[in-house]
Amino acid sequence: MKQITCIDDLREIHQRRVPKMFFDYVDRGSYAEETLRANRDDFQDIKFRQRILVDISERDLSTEIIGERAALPLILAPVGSTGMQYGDGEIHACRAAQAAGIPYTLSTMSICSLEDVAANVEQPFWFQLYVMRDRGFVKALIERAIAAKCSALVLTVDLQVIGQRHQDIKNGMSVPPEIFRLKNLIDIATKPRWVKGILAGKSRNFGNIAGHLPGSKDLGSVSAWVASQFDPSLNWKDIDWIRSIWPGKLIIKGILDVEDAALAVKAGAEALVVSNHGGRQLDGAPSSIEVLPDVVDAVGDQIEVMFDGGIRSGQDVMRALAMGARSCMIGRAYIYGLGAFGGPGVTKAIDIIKNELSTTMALCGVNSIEEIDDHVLAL
Ligand SMILES: Cc1cc2nc3c(=O)[nH]c(=O)nc-3n(C[C@H](O)[C@H](O)[C@H](O)COP(=O)(O)O)c2cc1C
Ligand SMILES: CCCCCCC(=O)C(=O)O
Repeated sequence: MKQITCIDDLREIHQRRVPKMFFDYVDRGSYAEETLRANRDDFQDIKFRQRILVDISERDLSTEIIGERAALPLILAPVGSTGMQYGDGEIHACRAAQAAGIPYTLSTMSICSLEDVAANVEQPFWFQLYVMRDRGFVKALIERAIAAKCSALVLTVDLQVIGQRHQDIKNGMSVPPEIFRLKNLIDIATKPRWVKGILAGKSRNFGNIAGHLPGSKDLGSVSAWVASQFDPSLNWKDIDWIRSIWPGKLIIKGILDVEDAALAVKAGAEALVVSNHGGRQLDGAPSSIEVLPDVVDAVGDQIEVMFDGGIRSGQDVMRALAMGARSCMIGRAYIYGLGAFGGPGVTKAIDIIKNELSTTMALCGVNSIEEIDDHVLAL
């Protein structure tokens, strides 16, 4: 892996090794992909102040994330179907995160179930919740997360309906995926390493939501399935209901608006994630980094502000921290590593970002995460 020096290198190998329908599912965004592009482009407008002759020999990248020590201000974001990128992908990703000393978030839409992951990793992980129409099922899902000793619940609030991803429709990325379509079969036949990995994995279907999936003869579009299963009536009052079942830390993911940020504070969440779902939902929404400073100004110290969207480097993490985030989630950056090399690829992605962050801190004359604020920016 010596030749792999940046996240883009991992992306390139992921693209070569994983069938197109699954690579595109990760890589692409909704509709015209304006927000997907803005997430990346807007980072590039944020410039650093280079500082010199500061003793930066003792840099410490560790920090606290919702009251727990973490080796880095980084979290692996929930990513549905991770186990289709690489066999047992969720277990490999969770192990890599724990070895690196950072939290891992398991999606409701994971391939490996809560129980599978819990049985195969050493430490607690976070669980991301989608609220489905069947509230009895949602209650049971939260109870399973409690039984699996999950240490935080990440409630995703920006996907009551799904933003259309044109490429997924063209590729037959339905629920379940149309792998037996001729074009997909031919593509899969050229990816033997991927097939071997998937066949070696424990699960090949969404492990948390058995009983809520269509039969294999009943292929539906992702949007039709989401419309049939996800609860469009979800609203702020439901937070109390979730709180009545979940006793632990609650993180609200998918905030882009200052009024919603204030409501998340009122709802008593421990943290919120400024996120536009990686440009996969409301196309035309601002980039996450554009709205971050306003959200931070609006909530002050009343709630911990996390950030995601477009992070592909340690420089991007530094920019988000400088604009007020306390920690950052990464989605595609670690999935590219997973698709390319399995668990070691996730470790590589984390290491790349860590080393870039460390060097960026040094060149900005900063020794600790707590020191990072807008003084490192050339405003
Ligand atoms: C393939 C894929 C699947 C995702 N699935 C979920 C999910 O199941 N739940 C969720 O809350 N967010 C999901 N997200 C959004 C991520 O958690 C995160 O917000 C986003 O990836 C951040 O943008 P980035 O990929 O540019 O880092 C998904 C993102 C991707 C790329
Ligand atoms: C295959 C069903 C996808 C549900 C949503 C998963 C997600 O959050 C995303 O793709 O983004």
